[in-house]
Amino acid sequence: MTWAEVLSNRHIQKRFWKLVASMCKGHLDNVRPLEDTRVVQARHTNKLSLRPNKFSNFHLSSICNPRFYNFVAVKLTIRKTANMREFSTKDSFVTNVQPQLDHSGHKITVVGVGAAGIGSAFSILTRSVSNDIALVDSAQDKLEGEALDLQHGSSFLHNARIVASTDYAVTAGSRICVLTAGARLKKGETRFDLLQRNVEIAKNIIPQLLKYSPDTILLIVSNPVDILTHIAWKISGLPKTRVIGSGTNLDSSRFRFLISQRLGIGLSSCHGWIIGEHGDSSVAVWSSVNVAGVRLQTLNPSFGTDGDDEKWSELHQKVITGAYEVNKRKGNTGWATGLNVSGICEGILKNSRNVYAVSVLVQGLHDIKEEVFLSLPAVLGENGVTDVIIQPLENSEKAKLQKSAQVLSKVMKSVKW
Ligand SMILES: NC(=O)C1=CN([C@@H]2O[C@H](COP(=O)(O)OP(=O)(O)OC[C@H]3O[C@@H](n4cnc5c(N)ncnc54)[C@H](O)[C@@H]3O)[C@@H](O)[C@H]2O)C=CC1
Ligand SMILES: CC(=O)C(=O)O
Repeated sequence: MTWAEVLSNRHIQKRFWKLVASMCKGHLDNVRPLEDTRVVQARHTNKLSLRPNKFSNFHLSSICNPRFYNFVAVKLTIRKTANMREFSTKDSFVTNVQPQLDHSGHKITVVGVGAAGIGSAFSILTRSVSNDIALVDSAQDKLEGEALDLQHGSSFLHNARIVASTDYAVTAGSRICVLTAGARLKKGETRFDLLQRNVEIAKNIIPQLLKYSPDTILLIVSNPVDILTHIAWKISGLPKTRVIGSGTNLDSSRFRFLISQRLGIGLSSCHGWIIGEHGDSSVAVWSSVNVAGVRLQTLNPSFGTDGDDEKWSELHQKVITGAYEVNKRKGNTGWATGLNVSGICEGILKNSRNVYAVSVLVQGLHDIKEEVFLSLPAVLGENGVTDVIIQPLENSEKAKLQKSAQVLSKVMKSVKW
């Protein structure tokens, strides 16, 4: 078929120029066939492609597939105009039909790519909590290394989008911002020893996060987590329901693990809660420890007390020292922390309304008078904390919880912020 025959056929003409016009829209002011246009190829496709030629003009190859004719390919030259962008391989097969959105709607920022932060990012990605992650750290090389390492593995994930920068602009549009930046526990230190250093860091980071994600939910992990959550709430001006500390959710996991080990029953069937401070004054709610609704305390009235021959109370002691023991051996608790963070994020992003032991403002609950953040079981949804569960605590448990609140209130009063 000659070029003249091709162009004289109205069916082909209509289809061809429609394709040319849609492809060249906004880029070309003149599209015309050259005299020497000829059949170049026959393929089973009707895709259009633009390719630069050596004369910096652009050749348009089109394969028309009219119903009543053989496959015909034509080639023509298009004059380049001033506003024409450079054509790339991408342009030869991708046709943009509207601007892309930058935000996925489930973006999570993790600030701090130390053990806790990168453990969180890894867990969020591998558990498919979100595939849209922004990482920030002040240590540029470490940040770039961690980001590249994750990006290189992302073909094993589900279309992960991992961005990283020391510039907080990269965090824009985050549904959740996780704060794990700061000093970590060294041998012999308690979480309170990190206080003033981490307060300074949080003061610097939180306004930058809010600048780019004003409606975000802040999930504080850096220690001492209850105090930093309180400070984050004050600095951010966010509603109390949108500032959450990871709290004793990890302690509760440690507790359940230990109960499960001791009973030889699967962890997800062993229920137990640690509430109060994420630290030395935490409270084990022995009265509600149960398996299949069987409260262990009804079988052993001294369960969890100092007078218990079976010494179940040692489990709580192991929870308190758990982080110190792991830190002593490997310097961080990154995996457990990461799994904990991803679980909490999942509850929020998926609007699960599951219950987590997280640090929330508890003034007025369980007769706590002080304005403090500490952990109670709380229902999480996509707008943050929706409900707090008031467990029917025994008097001794309630007294310990109130003591924990006093400890935190005293520390809070000592903070310079
Ligand atoms: N609440 C919890 O359950 C847990 C809390 N943590 C706490 O999380 C924090 C981090 O712990 P790790 O990751 O083990 O420590 P790490 O030392 O491995 O990482 C800390 C990261 O923060 C970065 N950083 C420091 N200042 C920064 C700033 N101004 N801006 C941005 N990035 C900054 C550092 O460059 C480093 O990459 C500690 O405070 C630790 O105690 C850790 C595990 C569990
Ligand atoms: C470090 C810390 O707070 C934890 O692993 O519990």
